[in-house]
Amino acid sequence: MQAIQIEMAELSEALNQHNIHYYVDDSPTIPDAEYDRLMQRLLILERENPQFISPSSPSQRVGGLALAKFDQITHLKPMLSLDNAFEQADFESFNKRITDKVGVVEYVCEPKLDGLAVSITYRNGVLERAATRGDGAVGEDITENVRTIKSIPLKLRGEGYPELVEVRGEVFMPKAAFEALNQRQIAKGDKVFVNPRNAAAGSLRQLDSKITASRALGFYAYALGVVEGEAEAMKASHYGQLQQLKVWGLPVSAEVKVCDELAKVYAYYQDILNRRSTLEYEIDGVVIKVNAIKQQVNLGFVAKAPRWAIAYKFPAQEEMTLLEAVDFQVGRTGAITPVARLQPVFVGGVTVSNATLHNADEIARLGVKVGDTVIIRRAGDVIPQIVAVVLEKRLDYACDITFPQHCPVCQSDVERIEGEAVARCTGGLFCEAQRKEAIKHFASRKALNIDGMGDKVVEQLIDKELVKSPADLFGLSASAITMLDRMAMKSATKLVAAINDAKSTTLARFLYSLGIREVGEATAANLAAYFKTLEAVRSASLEQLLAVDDVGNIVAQHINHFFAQPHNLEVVDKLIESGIHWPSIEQVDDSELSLKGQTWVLTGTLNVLNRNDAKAQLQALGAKVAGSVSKNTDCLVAGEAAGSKLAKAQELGVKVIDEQALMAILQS
Ligand SMILES: NC(=O)c1ccc[n+]([C@@H]2O[C@H](COP(=O)([O-])OP(=O)(O)OC[C@H]3O[C@@H](n4cnc5c(N)ncnc54)[C@H](O)[C@@H]3O)[C@@H](O)[C@H]2O)c1
Ligand SMILES: [Zn+2]
Repeated sequence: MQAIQIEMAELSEALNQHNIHYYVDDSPTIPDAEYDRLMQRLLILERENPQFISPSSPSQRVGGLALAKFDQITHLKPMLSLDNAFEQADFESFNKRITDKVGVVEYVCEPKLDGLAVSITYRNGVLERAATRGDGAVGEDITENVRTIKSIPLKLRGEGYPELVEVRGEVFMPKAAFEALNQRQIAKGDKVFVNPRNAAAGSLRQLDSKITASRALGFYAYALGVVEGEAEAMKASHYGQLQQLKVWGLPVSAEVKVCDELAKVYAYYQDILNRRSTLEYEIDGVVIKVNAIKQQVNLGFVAKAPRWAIAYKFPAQEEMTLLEAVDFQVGRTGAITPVARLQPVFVGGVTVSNATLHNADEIARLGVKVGDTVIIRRAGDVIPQIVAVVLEKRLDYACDITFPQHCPVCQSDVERIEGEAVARCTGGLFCEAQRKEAIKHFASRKALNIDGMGDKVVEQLIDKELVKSPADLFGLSASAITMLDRMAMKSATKLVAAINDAKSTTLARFLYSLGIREVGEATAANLAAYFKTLEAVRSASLEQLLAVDDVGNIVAQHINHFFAQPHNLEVVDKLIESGIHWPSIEQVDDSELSLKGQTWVLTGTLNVLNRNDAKAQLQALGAKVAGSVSKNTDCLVAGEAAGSKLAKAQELGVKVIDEQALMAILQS
């Protein structure tokens, strides 16, 4: 075999394989643009070497197959494919072939809906059966599924319909329904559809029509198959046929237009391309058809497509490219987002070289590795997405994507709390990426409430590098502040005064102002009431934090991680040094406490006080209350029926008092 012949055989083999993925499994593995390139290459080789064309070449046959799990339906008239035009020159040669053969023509332009073709047979006006295109001759019986599509009439409207009519059209999934379906699939942990076409095909080709019924599918009719007892008006033009279908109650796209000059065809193409992203459904081009049926008949067919129609495709919205690396970006609230660095690729009208991978869950869902070939989708203004990995192109050296342990901006620890998708930098007060948000929050009304320190001011202070952390606010001079827009000396002086005033606050506000994740006002107030001092909150263990009202496992971890970052603590220390203060929550002047430094133990039954109250009151006097007696115990309070602890105290010579003596001490 010659090299050319081998290449042709390989291309055919690959395309046939992709046809199975696409038409049979509803799960293509390469983007359409790549499929189209392979097909174009094969077509060129076949044109140059017609002697090698195989009858089983994918260029000669409609690409589907009727699956055996469905009953089969033989179309009364074959369902064909369409020839493609990718640029204006392709359309021009199509137009020339036509006018050379039949003279001047009028075209009908229609959106090329990106769904799948179905044929619906109405007998005496009643929906009898419906089929997929299959291999063009035989399709799959999907009658029950088609009946669930609300816009398809079960009975034709009006009168004068033929005894038998095959209506051809496209079943599609509107964009909004596609997004909603994928959200539901993610929530259920089910497979996500790559694009609305696959979702439509997967939803229609179901053995259980209840599943189809649950998927919002749409339908537009665009052609007729066999018609028995044809209405006279329908013989003349394609456009007339569509109008007739509309009269019978079938939905026909409102975008269908007759264009009697080439300029109008181009204008139509451009106009609908401009509006592509605002349409409710996905389209991948414009179908241009000769309007007069007589001319259509005259032109006839080639192997798998009519000569009188062409699909003038839009630029691809899906392309494939190489994922070269993954960087991690830190957002303004500390969320760490993996960003794919791509070999630049032209898709959806722009060159794309980055795409977000969202989070670790998304990476796991895609199963993507660095070095992989991936499919990028950019539809309309939506940010580019990686929708799939082209596994057949995976290289041996593709490697797993690992999340950093430390923030790439500030080196603080990265936390990922179980059950949360997002990983975060814990250096909230210090991290450069989080600076603006941290300071805005710090100065906000419910936090330190610095009058006049609005978002705009904070942004300028940071942009001009006058401030790097909340602590720097307290070192600002009025003259420095005059460097900001619209800040004269008078307002600058006022702002400095407001900053000074803010130093006098409450522990609750201060805790809230630190911007610890999920520590809102209420939680901050609970923390303050429980721990009473900043030191106690700072050094609280997870268990101690969990004892606070309203503090669950996740919040406790956020607090713990926050105070574990030396950088955060530095800022907190500086804030306190700068003079931030608050009234003590209980007047506890340590040095004057009568029991400071002593260790007490309680045992036996107390009659007046209960054990917890006694413990709390002893602690309020500075004592530590321990659970067992040792040589370090200063005093044992022995209530009624005291046992082993009393014996131990006596043995060690520890001082022992009764409840009455305790009361005397507490009340003194
Ligand atoms: N990614 C893959 O692996 C893969 C595999 C096979 C096919 N494909 C894609 O499918 C294309 C080939 O598919 P095809 O043979 O179904 O042809 P096609 O999609 O290029 O054109 C024919 C189809 O267009 C549809 N259509 C939409 N609006 C229409 C209208 N107004 N009038 C008439 N028809 C309309 C019909 O379903 C019809 O069957 C390829 O170009 C490729 O993009 C991709
Ligand atoms: Zn950081």
